[in-house]
Amino acid sequence: MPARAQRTVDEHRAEILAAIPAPEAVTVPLRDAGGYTLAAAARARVDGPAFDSSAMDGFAVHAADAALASREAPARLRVVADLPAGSGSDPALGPGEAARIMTGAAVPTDADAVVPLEHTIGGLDHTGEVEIVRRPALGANIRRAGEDVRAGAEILPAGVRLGTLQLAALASAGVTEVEVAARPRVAVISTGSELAPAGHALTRGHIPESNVPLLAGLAEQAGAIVVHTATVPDEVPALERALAAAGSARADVVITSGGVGPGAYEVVRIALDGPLSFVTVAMRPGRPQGFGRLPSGQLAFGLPGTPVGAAVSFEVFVRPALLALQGRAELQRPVLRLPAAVGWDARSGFRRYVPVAIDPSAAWAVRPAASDGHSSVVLATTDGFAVIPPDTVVRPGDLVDTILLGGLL
Ligand SMILES: Nc1nc2c(c(=O)[nH]1)N[C@H]1C(S)=C(S)[C@@H](COP(=O)(O)OP(=O)(O)OC[C@H]3O[C@@H](n4cnc5c(N)ncnc54)[C@H](O)[C@@H]3O)O[C@H]1N2
Ligand code: MOO
Repeated sequence: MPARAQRTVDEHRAEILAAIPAPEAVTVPLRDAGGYTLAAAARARVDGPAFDSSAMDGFAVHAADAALASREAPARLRVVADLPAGSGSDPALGPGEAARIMTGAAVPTDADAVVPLEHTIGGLDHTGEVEIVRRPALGANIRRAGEDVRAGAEILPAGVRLGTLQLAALASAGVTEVEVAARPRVAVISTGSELAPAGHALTRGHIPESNVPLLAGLAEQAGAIVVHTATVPDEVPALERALAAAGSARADVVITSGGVGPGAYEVVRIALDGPLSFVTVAMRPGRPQGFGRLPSGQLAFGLPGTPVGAAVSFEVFVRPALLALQGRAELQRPVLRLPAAVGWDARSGFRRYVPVAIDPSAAWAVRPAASDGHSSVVLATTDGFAVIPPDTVVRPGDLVDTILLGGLL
């Protein structure tokens, strides 16, 4: 077997990112835009507030009419209009006149202050009069048109993911549709003659398949649409049929798991050597990696089959690529320096990515999620991956770089 190229994590990721094409922009209604990444800056369509609006339930007045008002000597004003929120009317207010007004209603053009209910007596009944017991400052309790944001102002730059808070902010700025990057279409193919997909009986030599739900779910969390999944045995024709089906499903990206090791039945490496380069990355898990472009044009990742290795490989290589395909400004998750709750020996000659549980009630201390880092069930309690430099023994209390996964937040 030819010697394989050795490279660092950063070198491999840089090669992947260099192959990522510019995102394709599409326009979608704001109500459907959750999870998409903005392809262009989103700007306010309207002033916020759109009109001078009342910040209090109370009375819109001429401030001068109540300039001497006090509890001992209230100013007495005639209530000539009633302005619930949503009212379109703009009543004229002569000297000595006030309008009852609710929070969020447009302040009459003639008024220059709103007196809150707490500083008034009466006015809610039908006497037609209200007493002001504290003098309002000029402009009091009026939120001026455009005070928060002006029409045309940038609310969010290109490259930002639209979460719920961002969608609400855009809605409040009158935005009804946004230009976003198309979601990458992803196919996930797991390989291994030992794999029994959910619902299939387990016979000797077979194990439950878990990388399809793992990688498909992670791809969706990274903003992709999963258009095809398959589990195939270690046979080249079966893999080729699955790749053809991924092509028919118009996948942009194909992610395979397994079949990249040095063994005898390494179906992905056998079938795709050439279009993909198979390399060894100085990391554990996730050492063997395949990446390239299939003859049909799709970007393809050949990830190792061990479920923890597949999860780490996705995090380190595939997720940044999927985000780059969406033009995302930030391709990395937050890396926190967190204290180790326990010591552990991470010596291996490679950078280690250790699945860790994080304890938010103990200074966010990290501990390996399981004693055996390769068992897939460690993923059940994994909150992050500690990134441990080569040949490191971690002692209790040491600060370790930890990639924070989404689950705790
Ligand atoms: N002689 C050597 N053997 C191995 C080496 C090596 O350098 N020399 N490297 C090891 C490393 S590191 C890795 S990683 C694996 C890479 O192997 P593959 O990517 O070909 O993975 P498989 O052999 O197909 O599977 C490995 C392991 O994971 C289980 N698996 C695979 N796919 C799934 C799935 N979809 N769901 C659940 N579990 C899965 C599989 O049953 C194996 O136990 O090679 C090492 N060997
Ligand atoms: O690279 Mo393998 O994923 O170390 O276990």
